[in-house]
Amino acid sequence: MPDAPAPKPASGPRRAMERLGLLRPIDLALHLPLRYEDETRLTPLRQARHGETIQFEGVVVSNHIETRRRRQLLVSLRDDAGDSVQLRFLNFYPSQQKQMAEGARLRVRGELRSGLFGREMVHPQVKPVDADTPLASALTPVYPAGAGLPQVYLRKAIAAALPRAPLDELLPAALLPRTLPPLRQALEFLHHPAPNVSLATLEDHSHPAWQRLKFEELLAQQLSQLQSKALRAQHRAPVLRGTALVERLLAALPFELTGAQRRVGEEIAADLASEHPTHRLLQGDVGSGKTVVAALAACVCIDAGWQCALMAPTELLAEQHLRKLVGWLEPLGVRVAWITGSVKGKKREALLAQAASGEAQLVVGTHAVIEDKVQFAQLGLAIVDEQHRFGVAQRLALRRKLAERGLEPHLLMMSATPIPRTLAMSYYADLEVSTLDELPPGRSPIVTKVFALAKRDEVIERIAHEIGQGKQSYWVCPLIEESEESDLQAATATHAELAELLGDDRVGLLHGRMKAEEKAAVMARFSSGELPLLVATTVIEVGVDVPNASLMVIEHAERFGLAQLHQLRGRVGRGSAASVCVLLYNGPLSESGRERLKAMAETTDGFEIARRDLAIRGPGEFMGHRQSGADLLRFADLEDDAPLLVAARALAPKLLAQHPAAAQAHVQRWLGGRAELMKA
Ligand SMILES: Nc1ncnc2c1ncn2[C@@H]1O[C@H](COP(=O)(O)OP(=O)(O)OP(=O)(O)O)[C@@H](O)[C@H]1O
Repeated sequence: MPDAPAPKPASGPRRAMERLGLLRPIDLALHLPLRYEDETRLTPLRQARHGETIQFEGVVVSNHIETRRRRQLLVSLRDDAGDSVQLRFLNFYPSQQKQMAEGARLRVRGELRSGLFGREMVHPQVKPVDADTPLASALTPVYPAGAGLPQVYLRKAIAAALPRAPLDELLPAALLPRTLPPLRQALEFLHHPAPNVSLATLEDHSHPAWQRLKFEELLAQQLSQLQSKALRAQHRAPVLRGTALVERLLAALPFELTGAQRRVGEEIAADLASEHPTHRLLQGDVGSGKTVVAALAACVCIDAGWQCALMAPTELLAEQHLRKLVGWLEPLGVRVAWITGSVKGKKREALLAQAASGEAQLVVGTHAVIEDKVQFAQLGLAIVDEQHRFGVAQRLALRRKLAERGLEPHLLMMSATPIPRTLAMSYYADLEVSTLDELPPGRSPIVTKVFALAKRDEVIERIAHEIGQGKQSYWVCPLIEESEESDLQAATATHAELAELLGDDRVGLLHGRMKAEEKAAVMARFSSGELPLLVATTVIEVGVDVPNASLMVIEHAERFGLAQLHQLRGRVGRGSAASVCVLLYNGPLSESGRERLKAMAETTDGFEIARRDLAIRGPGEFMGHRQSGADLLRFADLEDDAPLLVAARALAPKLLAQHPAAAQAHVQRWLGGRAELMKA
């Protein structure tokens, strides 16, 4: 018997649909219109932009054939608001000219352009109307589609898929907010809206049908995070309790803790005493004193006889933590080990052995510390700075560290990018969140000034003056990945220029290409006050702490993101001296560039900065690296849909408790394979 013919590979529009991931009926059902074409919508001319295709109605005020350059019919039309446009026809029939006689009322559809003699439309569609001709009403969906996928084809495919898509109601109606329609009805409506619906509510996604869809998605996200938290509650962690070392550290510190530090310290101590692994996010503005809180947590863990690991995303940052922690903890007899990629050979082996035997009580390093090679005798607590870069894979690796003993370490993540409450609620439904909302006393606010690059020489004079007064300054040069080489040259050139002006031995240079020891040596000279000026690339972005530095210049500030500018600026204003941050920009500025610099000039509050950043960029981009949570949201917007998020957050635990099967089916339908990502 001949073989059955192989299925024909998809071609043409079907291929194009597959490329968009539109494979199953449910995929098509969830492929929603970008906008709708409204055959009935009339746009007053004064509201239309050039390049836009519009429909309007007007009365012919003149009509003549021009023959000077080429033969063409020119018809001038005025709309009801008194605005005019010229219609131009290069080929025309005499009957057309008659149809568009002076005084005739026409409905015209075409692209508005800016012509030689003002606004014009070339070869528009024209229909004569009586003032009372009813407009045919229908909203035609316009879908996102790539090349080779005609709208008509896609519309047909979606219409055919809708009845077959599994859209049965999974959620008990009694638990749903009453304003939301059933899911199937909502989707049918979004694909084929009733003609009398307000287009605005459809297009700004505030219509109840849209709300239902966003609610579904937010609920799935909440459920999945709660499930991962519940899973953690089934795991066991070492119970860490200890106060003696904490008390000794507090007695040795040169300052009193702030109220916020004390409160957060207690929250963390309560976590550590739990027999289940806790994941907590410690967020606090730049300079709010997170490191000492981390040190206190480490003390509890070490006092209880367990090891603690502290990890930072870069060596420079890890090194900064190390210096502080060694300064605080070694005098108390704590044994600290330093493990990074640049520690090699015999020394590295010795340190690895100390971690493996338990001799090292605190291990500080980059994220390399949780790589499989570093073994711990008994890791009780992992502290991770800048959690955005601590992804799912790392969390899983951490879990494996103690797996053979059936125990999982506690995890404390620190972030200097505080995020607004609504975002935190959604993003971190699986985490506990502590916030340091108080700065240590005695800080003077930072004054931020924005200048055009033309003022550069004046700024340099100002620096020379500050140096004369015994103050320290940073000069930050941008580093952009695509052209690292040339940016590096810029930093080196700026360094040479300033060194020549101010003295060779007074200006340091710090950039990413330097060896770790070289970087550490320059930092040490700057920290000790020996170097009054440090020219640096963004390697100093996070964690660098030199309280005596009181002036920062950021060159080409327009190239930086808002959160990054705030981080950089946070390197000054850490002592009691009044500090200044100068943002030098090279215009002309883009809209968002101007917004960013304005925000920096107007506020130093990290939460406000985060809010503005969100407004400028939107949450997807804002959260960047984390692979779960908001990145997975297709329909909902965490800021705009905060009320829905609150409702979803309230419903999720009820659903899990009362209807676990429905909850599971819901997560599966919405997240499918992606649910795994969120479990970590
Ligand atoms: N309660 C306090 N009183 C006075 N100074 C404090 C207090 N807590 C911390 N400091 C000091 O404030 C400075 C900033 O602290 P730390 O480096 O921990 O901030 P941070 O929150 O990690 O900031 P960043 O995220 O910007 O690095 C340090 O010099 C630290 O010693």
